[in-house]
This record gives sequence, structure tokens and C-alpha cells, in this order.
Amino acid sequence: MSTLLSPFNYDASIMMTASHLPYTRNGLKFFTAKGGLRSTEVEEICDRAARKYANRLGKVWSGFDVVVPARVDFMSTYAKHLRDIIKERVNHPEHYDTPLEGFKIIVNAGNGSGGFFTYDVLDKLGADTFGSLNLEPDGMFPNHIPNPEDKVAMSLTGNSVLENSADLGIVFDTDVDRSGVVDDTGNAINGDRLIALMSSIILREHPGSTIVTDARTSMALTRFITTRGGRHCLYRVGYRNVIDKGIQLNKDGVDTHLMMETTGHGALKENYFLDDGAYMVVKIIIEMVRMKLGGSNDGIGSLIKDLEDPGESVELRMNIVSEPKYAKEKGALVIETFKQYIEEGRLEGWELDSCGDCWVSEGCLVDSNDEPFAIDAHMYRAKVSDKEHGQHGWVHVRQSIHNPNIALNFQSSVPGGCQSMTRVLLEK
Ligand SMILES: O=P(O)(O)OC[C@H]1O[C@H](O)[C@H](O)[C@@H](O)[C@@H]1O
Repeated sequence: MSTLLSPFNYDASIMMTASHLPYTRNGLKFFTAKGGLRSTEVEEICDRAARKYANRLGKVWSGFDVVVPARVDFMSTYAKHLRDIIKERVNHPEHYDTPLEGFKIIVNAGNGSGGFFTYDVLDKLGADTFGSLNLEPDGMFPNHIPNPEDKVAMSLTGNSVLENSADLGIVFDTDVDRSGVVDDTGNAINGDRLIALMSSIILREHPGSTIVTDARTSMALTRFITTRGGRHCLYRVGYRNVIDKGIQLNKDGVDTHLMMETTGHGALKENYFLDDGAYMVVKIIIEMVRMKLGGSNDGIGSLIKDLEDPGESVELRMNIVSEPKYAKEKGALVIETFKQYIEEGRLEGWELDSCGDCWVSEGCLVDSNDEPFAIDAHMYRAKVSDKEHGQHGWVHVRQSIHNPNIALNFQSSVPGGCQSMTRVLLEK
């Protein structure tokens, strides 16, 4: 963010974070004014740095051309930026500077770095944040993993919302690039439900927008988006893939304002295509206040009340039995074999749910020429039907981004559907 926020004028920034991973790990994220770098670009930087400094081991740090200025306070500028957005967009008729007066909002930062949102954003806008949890950063994560996908994180936040009769609960992951929320009834809004909530907001602001998600979302989510006039583009797992797809679609002339992964990574065109969990929550808060100003007593959960439950949803992992250096290759072979089975019609009722590597619902363009992309060796999705129920589910097969295993996701609207799909797959 430092590259974009006034008054700063930097060409690039690096964030040190291992996100929600265990404390024994660390990581770096690289940004330029164009947004976050993808892994191939980071690899190139590391390669170049390695080559440049290979002969100078021991003196590595003295070799960097980094000018370290006095300590710069990015956080208060960023927090003010978020506060200003809320003030301007709520435009409260009675108390412009404290638009959150009368709202109780719980933040669970999970001992990551999101605590600032409580005291530097919400409190200053007049919200009551009593009951907030785990605001002090502690890399040992003594309470639970800071992760909006974590059941403990979501349910503890839900409990605090109910105990304090709060209007909203917010869960951040460690470095605040992801978030999830809890509505006033204590219901968790993460995964598909968060994508639906954001879609309902974005589609009112940008009718007809395409929404890109990873390809593990439910058929019910696609219906939710399309019944609101949006188009749903299903794409590869990995937040960078989803964001890049949205950037590409915009370049191809397809209006795309929201790119979200089921993990809670979400990026908006209006926010420089950055996966920024705090900005995502800012959008939800503005909506909540506007609803109240419009005379509604409903919580934000009411915006997704017509999102049907996906029924059964299962994820399995299969280890790739191979020497680690061949794992990618073997994984690609598994996906390719799966693809062949489907395309040769060897599994009754199973068929490709994609065009190229872009899985789309009807009406979503693939590229400017409407040409399908090349099949992706790393993942594949098949829709599954039977005579009794018609299309009742899907199977999504891909290689894990991080580990030598294959991730298999199944969803079915029929009880026992996932089990029968698993059986078919294992038999073959
Ligand atoms: O491939 P997996 O092991 O399931 O990991 C997949 C996940 O990796 C990282 O955590 C990325 O930030 C996510 O965008 C992605 O969904």
C-alpha cells in the first residue's frame, strides 16, 4: 500500500509476513505501484539477487542499494485513508466524522497485525468495540490461528458478537490480506458466503460486473451472482491467479470489479486489485451503516439470505508418492489422466465443466476473441450428473500449491453424493 498512498511516493515495498503459517516460518511479499508480484516475478528477483551476490557472501547486506530513511509511519496514514473512505461514503447526515456511533463491532485479530483496525479505525469513527479479541500481535498465536477459514476463530467471534449484542464481528488473518465477518445473529460469513455478500454489494454498484472466483465455489453461488445480473467466472485456485484473471478480463474489455477466493482473499478493481482484507471489511461496514440509515433493522446477513446451502462439501488430499523432485510432474500426470477419463466419457454422467482453464458460467466471456485458453495441467473440474437428480455436483482436482499432494474437492446437493463420487473416482 505504501506505493500508492499519498503522501508516499515509493517505487516498491516489501512486507515481511508468513501470514497464518506456523511461527517457525517466515516470508516476504513484494509490491510495486502496479500491485503484488506473482511467484515467477519473485523467483526472478531472487535469482538475480543470488547471481549478483553469489560472489560476495558474507557481505550481502552491504551490497544492497537500499536507502533506509528515518522510520516512516505508514500505518496511521493507512488507517486515516480507511477512516476517510468510510466517512465520505456513509456521508452521515448528523455526525459526519463519527458515522459508526451507535454500532457495536467486534474485531478478532487473532494476535496478528489487524488490531489497529479496532483502535485506529473503528474507535475513532465512534464505534463501540468492547468485546474485541486477541488484538495484541503475538507471532506464537497463543489463542488460535488468525485465519477467517478457522472454525475456532469464527465461532469465538460469533460468541463475542452474541454476548455483546454486536452488529458485526470481523476476523482478520495475520497480515490482514484476508478477512471474514460474523453477522448480528452470530452466523459466520466466510468462504462462499463472503463472496456472495461482497457480490451483492458490488453488483449494485456495478450492474452486470463479472466476478472471478476460484473454481471451488458452489453452484448456488453461481446462481446467486447470475440472478443479480452478474457473471461468474470460475478460475484457478490461488489468489494471484484469481486477481490476475480479473486484471486480464478488464484489459480484454470485460467489466470485472471483484476477484475473490474462497479462502477470504478478495480484491477490488476500485482498490488497485489488491487483496486487502481491511478494505473488504470497510465496504461491508459502509453497507451496514447505509442499510440502517435507509431504515432497515436487518443485519448484513440479510443480504445473502437467498444463498442456498451447497449441501455436501468435502475436501480430500492424496499424497503424491514420488521423489519430491518429480512430484509436480507426477501431479500433472494425475490431472491429465483424470481429464482423459472425463473427455473420453469413461465416467457416466461426468463431463468437463470448463472451457480451457477458465471455468465459466453461461455468458462469461473467456477472452476478447471468445477463445478458450489452453488446458491447464494443474487442475480440472468436472460436473457430475445422474438420471435421478440431473447435475447435482462437481469434482475439482488440482495440485496443491505448497505441498506434494493432490487436492480433491467435491460438492453435491444430494445426500451421499460426495461419497458416491469419491467411490467412482477411487475405483477408476
Ligand atoms: O494448494 P493449497 O495447499 O491448498 O494452498 C492454496 C492456497 O495457498 C496459499 O495459501 C494462497 O494464499 C491461497 O490463495 C491458496 O488458496
